[in-house]
Amino acid sequence: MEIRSTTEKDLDLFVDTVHTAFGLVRNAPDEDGGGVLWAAYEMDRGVLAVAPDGRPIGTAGTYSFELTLPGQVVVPAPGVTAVGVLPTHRRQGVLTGMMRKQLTGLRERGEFLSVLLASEATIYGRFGYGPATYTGRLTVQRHRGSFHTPRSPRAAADRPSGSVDVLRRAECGALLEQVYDRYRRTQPGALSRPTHWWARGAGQPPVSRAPRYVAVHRDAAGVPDGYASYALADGTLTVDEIITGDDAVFTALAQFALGHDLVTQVVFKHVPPDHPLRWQLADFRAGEATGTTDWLWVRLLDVPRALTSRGWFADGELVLDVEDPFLGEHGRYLLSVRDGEAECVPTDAEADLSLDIRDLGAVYLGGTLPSTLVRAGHVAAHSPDAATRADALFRAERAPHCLHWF
Ligand SMILES: CC(=O)SCCNC(=O)CCNC(=O)[C@H](O)C(C)(C)COP(=O)(O)OP(=O)(O)OC[C@H]1O[C@@H](n2cnc3c(N)ncnc32)[C@H](O)[C@@H]1OP(=O)(O)O
Repeated sequence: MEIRSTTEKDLDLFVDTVHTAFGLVRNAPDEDGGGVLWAAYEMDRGVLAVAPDGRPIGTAGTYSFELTLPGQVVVPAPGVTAVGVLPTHRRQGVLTGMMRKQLTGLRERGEFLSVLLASEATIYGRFGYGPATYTGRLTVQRHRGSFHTPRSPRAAADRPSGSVDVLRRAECGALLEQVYDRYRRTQPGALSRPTHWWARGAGQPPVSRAPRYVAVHRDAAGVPDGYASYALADGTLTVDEIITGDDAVFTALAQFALGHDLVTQVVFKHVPPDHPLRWQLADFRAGEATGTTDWLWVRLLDVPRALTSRGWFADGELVLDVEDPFLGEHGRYLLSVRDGEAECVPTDAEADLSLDIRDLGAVYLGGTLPSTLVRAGHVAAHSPDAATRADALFRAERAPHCLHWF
């Protein structure tokens, strides 16, 4: 088997192989909607596995995204996608070979992390990825969905004095992209959505051109500062996403969704598990959280660079002993944080925590507590307070969340 990089010339072969691996029938490029997603593939960043007889048997791609780290630090983040091996060639190490080629290639390009969405949670841990953001569905019974008056006078005063307009998805032009771009720079765990994705409609609503209504929130000066994309069918109003960096604007858009007549329930498809919305309802049980699941997985490729790149919210020191079995590496690092900035240097000092690179990926964005992984038996804490100190150190300004689908 040969594993090689792809070029533009491989697009057809690559797309055919991905479709066969996923058991999908490929749309013709000129069919309505067909070809939109694969037109966004970056063929200079793909990997193709080829059998000795010359037939392609496996694929893996990479998009060029940006990821927002804790502290609103925006960094390049290769987004791994289109991973597939033909059903006839599985469990023979094809994916393992492609992952090795891809991860070493990313390192050579100077990347210090990569991200993906996993089709199955059992696949990527062995390659050093850990689940770093979580998402879930919140279903609110509309007739029980009234909001409590905020008990904090400050929150009451912060209520936005803006307005909501309803547009059709097709009328939104660049508005959604602009609002999304402002939001994702403030939200740890968020990914960029490249302009050509919006232009092509590559992705899930509202990036796609699927018919949708969009409630656009504007501030008192008329500047759009949030939107909710939604569809209504059979008495259920389904909100694809609410995008805003402002909690009060989120509340206004959620209230707008819950204010619809002829609707029995509102499904918020994609909210972080700790979202305040449930706490805002007068009846906590009017909202039912279901489908909580991992979303963005993170793989660190350069531990010191990764740790010194993110923002930090507590001072402290930790010695981390990190095993990377897939790349056959081991390092022990002293992480010292002062005033939001970290230093991370090799050390021989005794470790506070011993952990696998996948577990460091899981805690990196602040969405998984180190102590959870200690209690799960995956991370070893070598002193009584090591896990508590690690929890305090790795915390982000808010739970990381990623809404992008790729
Ligand atoms: C980011 C994305 O694109 S996610 C999409 C992933 N793709 C899919 O789900 C499409 C359908 N599935 C496939 O194409 C293939 O089954 C793949 C890509 C998941 C795995 O490819 P393979 O070539 O079979 O993997 P490979 O042989 O290298 O397996 C390596 C190890 O992972 C294990 N493994 C591979 N896939 C799975 C799985 N789905 N569930 C559990 N374990 C798995 C293997 O058992 C093997 O374990 P071992 O080292 O202990 O023997």
